[in-house]
Amino acid sequence: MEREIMASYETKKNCEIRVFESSDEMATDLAEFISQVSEISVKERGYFAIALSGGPLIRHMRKLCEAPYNKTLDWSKWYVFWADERAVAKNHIESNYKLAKQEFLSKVPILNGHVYSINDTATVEKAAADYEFVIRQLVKVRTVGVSESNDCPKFDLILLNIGPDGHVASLFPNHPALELKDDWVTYITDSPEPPPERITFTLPVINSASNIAIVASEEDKAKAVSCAISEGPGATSVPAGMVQPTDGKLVWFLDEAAATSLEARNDDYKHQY
Ligand SMILES: O=C1O[C@H](COP(=O)(O)O)[C@@H](O)[C@H](O)[C@H]1O
Repeated sequence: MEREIMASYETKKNCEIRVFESSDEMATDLAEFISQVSEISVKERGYFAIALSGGPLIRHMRKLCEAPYNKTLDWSKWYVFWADERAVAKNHIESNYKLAKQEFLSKVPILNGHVYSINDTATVEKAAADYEFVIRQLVKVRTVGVSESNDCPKFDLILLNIGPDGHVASLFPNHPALELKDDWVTYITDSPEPPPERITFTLPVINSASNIAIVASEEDKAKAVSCAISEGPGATSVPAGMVQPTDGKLVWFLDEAAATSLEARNDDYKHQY
């Protein structure tokens, strides 16, 4: 598959940044990346455990629904999870599941029984606890891998967006959920973006993944991207900057607009948090 990466460089350990001239080229490379991780995981473990987010990410995954991937990927080995979900009904316009179902899951032959959506009928507290329980069972049978360093689940791939405020999944700047060390899945009731109630993977789970991709297009993400990638003190208050795989790889997929502030100093920006 031909790839048109404008620039690709490594910053922190195990972190690669790929910048593309357009979001279309970014989507092409993202599909190839996901396909490669899927093939390697199936070959090495027999399964591919992938966690999705909502937002623009699903649109950026669109090329997986096209040739050659729709025919060549071993979809029967895919196990799909969510890095975060909004506490709304599955048919609600704000549901991350609904978006993924409409734009991705309904277009590829992933088995219904391999799609682990978050309970939309329980309270957020119970839904988070139930989701963690389900993941614990799947870790026991190794459908989801396990991290050797901390016993966390080791997803083969976690796909994240970055919000304009630097949030990833439903981990928002300065929120106490960022501090959680022992929980795998937690809930919040005070999201700064609607809806207020959400369920989310915690940082230890995200950072234990074998592969993490953070995908961003458009200029409204540029400052958050720059802040998260910079190694300056500002990065510590940006949730996306706290995504640092313990024993895996992080790849940023950026279009040119989202990468515009990368070279700029971001000392001023950190004061916005
Ligand atoms: O609320 C959410 O939003 C983010 C994406 O933020 P956006 O500002 O790029 O729309 C998404 O990653 C997350 O899964 C979703 O719940």
